[in-house]
Amino acid sequence: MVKEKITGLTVTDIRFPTSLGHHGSDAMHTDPDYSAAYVILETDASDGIKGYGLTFTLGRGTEVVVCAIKALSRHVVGRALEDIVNNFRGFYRELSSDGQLRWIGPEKGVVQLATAAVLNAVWDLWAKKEGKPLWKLLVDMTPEQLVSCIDFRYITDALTEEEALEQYMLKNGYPAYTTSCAWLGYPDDQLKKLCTDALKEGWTRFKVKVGADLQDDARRCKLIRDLIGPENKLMLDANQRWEVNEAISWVKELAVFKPIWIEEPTSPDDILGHAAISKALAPLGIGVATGEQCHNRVMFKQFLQAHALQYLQIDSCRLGSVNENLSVLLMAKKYNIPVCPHAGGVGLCELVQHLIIFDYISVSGSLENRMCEYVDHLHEHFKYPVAIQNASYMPPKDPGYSTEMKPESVSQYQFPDGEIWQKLVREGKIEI
Ligand SMILES: C[C@H](O)[C@@H](O)[C@@H](O)[C@H](O)C(=O)O
Ligand SMILES: [Mg+2]
Repeated sequence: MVKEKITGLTVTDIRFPTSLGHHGSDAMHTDPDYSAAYVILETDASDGIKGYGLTFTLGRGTEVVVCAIKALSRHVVGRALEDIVNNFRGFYRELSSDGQLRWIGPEKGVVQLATAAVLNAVWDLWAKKEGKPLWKLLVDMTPEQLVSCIDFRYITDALTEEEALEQYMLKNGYPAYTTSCAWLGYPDDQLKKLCTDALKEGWTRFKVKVGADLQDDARRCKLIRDLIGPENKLMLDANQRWEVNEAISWVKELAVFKPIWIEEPTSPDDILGHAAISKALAPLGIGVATGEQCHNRVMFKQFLQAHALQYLQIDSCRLGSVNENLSVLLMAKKYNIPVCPHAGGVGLCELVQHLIIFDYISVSGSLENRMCEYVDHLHEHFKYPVAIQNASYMPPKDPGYSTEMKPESVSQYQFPDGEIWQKLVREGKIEI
């Protein structure tokens, strides 16, 4: 039988003008335009099946990721899906170790984001081919198959292939928290309204952006704590704004509002700094959460080894796709650290729900201290948007990795030629 091949890769720069409404704003990223480098893998299959993948960006720079994806396409185009997935570890290694491109990573930065987008499309294609949502494809794999997707290079001192095989059990659903109410650029009135609405919808866990101004943070935290009451959970996110000691003293000032975690208190690369912050805040019952900017499994390994985080935030589009995320989920299990994924952005909720549902069913088997981020933006552009009920992610049922965008959204928001951007330029609202 002739094997079906991947015959082409197209990549599009898609941007949403979210900065106009301050959506997504935090203490470091004050004007994000939520964007994606969006990959489509064409095949010669008779049913015309395609794979869709993306990585998340903040506007400018998406064109650089697009370039990196084009540079990686030589590893994918012309290959049979069957050959790729039968040796997924080898294929992962091939992408991450391209003898020339590796120099501008390795396994980090733009090249890693590009790897995520390409591999996310491959996983979508595979799940569609099997007629299953991605989480089910993962759950149905034997432990040996799963582990064969992981590149253990550089993490065998923390987790070996043999250990990974012991970590499977079965269960099931997924609690979410919301970040949508309290972006840094939102005025108090907007914050109050969004928070009141969210409480009515059943949300019980809320994240607030902090880090630009202590007085302002205290006011916003008080406002939210008063609204949500003492029982609901509050998380803080500083998006890398502080020095290590500054983080400790700043968070101590906010401790009266009883947050359970401080997210990204300092440089995302400062493992020992995070360890120091963790140690100083532990007596206050505040943990450190990080991961959205953690660029590969080796970094996560060291965060775990150094007791530098208490909540681990995987990201579906920053690590090397499902393959690398699997290794991180298994390490988190071994170190007994709850995984609370980063989501939001463009499509991050759609993708990461598959990984966390799989984590619950097959790896952690626990919901204790666990929840997945939810942000209420841009879902309408996806063909299979997330379904939230009672502040929980309902497991997706459609085949694939929920990565596919609506063709009309792709054409309207394409940067810079899409209708939306051209209109903003005509109206003098932005300059390109
Ligand atoms: C620029 C972005 O909106 C970030 O602020 C966002 O990803 C955030 O850190 C989060 O945790 O959701
Ligand atoms: Mg964050």
